[in-house]
Amino acid sequence: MSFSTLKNPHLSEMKTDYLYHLNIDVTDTQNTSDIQQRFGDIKVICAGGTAQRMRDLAIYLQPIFGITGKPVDLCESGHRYAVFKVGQVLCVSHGVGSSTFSVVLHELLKLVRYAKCKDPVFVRIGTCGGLGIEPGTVVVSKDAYNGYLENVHEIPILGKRVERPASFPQDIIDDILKFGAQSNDGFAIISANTMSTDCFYEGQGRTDGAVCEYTDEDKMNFLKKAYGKGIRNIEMEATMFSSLTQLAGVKAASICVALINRLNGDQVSITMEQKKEFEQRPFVVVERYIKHLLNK
Ligand SMILES: O=P(O)(O)O[C@H]1O[C@H](CO)[C@@H](O)[C@H]1O
Ligand SMILES: O=c1cc[nH]c(=O)[nH]1
Repeated sequence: MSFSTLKNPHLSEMKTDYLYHLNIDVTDTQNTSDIQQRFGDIKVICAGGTAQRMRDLAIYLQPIFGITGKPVDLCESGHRYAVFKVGQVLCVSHGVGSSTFSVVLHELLKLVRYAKCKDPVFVRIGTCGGLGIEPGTVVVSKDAYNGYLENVHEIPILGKRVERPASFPQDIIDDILKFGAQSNDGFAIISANTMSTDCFYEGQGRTDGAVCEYTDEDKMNFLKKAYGKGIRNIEMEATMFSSLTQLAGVKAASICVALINRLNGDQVSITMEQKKEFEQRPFVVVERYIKHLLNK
């Protein structure tokens, strides 16, 4: 695969490239054999908010590859994101929101190109607020809506508002539901639209932030409008994630577990044990999906 697939003509003119936030130096963009050796076998890149969750996921996936031991953070020296390689899977933390995720996503997209990975799939493994669904439900995102309830990713570029399509490929959604879910899992898994916001509080219509200038009624009207657009979960990355991966020509999916039902309240008040159990649910789904990909 060449860099032309990345839709950035400037890259082919760069002799070296420093993936700053990962602290990975590409010393010769024409000869990336060292990067290929380290990362060329990667088939799936899992990304999620916290380093701890991504470490737990790496440990959870180890048996697929017959690996044991403590996962090593390959990018610890970058002091930003945690990156664990387990067999053909990379587990990467991305922080809270599209701005932190987009930084590491740009660098990961370049990394898989330099490494000449074959058809890598990017999967976000996250948490979310649910909309009219039971807490603990796992949502595989379809169309991603921004905080204006528009099915686009809006981003200022060179002083202009740029809008990009924000949907996840249906074939990957179908495969995740077909191979990742089992009827005896003890939790529901659905495919639905997702709203992504840049703010956890006002952006998601909460009334429990430090500032709030609307009424409970305004909030409920907004949430119901979102529900009417087929939105069943709210998080903070899906619009950016779906649009950037689509533009970069790679397949992607978002699998998130709902921590609360936002039609019933704003505070995430589940216990840490419950949260840990919920966070494992997307692990169960993605592990089976990864096995399916590896057996293809
Ligand atoms: O659980 P993670 O992956 O961090 O994702 C969700 O949780 C964060 C907010 O608490 C946001 O990043 C949101 O998208
Ligand atoms: O309500 C929620 C819960 C988790 N993550 C979010 O972005 N919103």
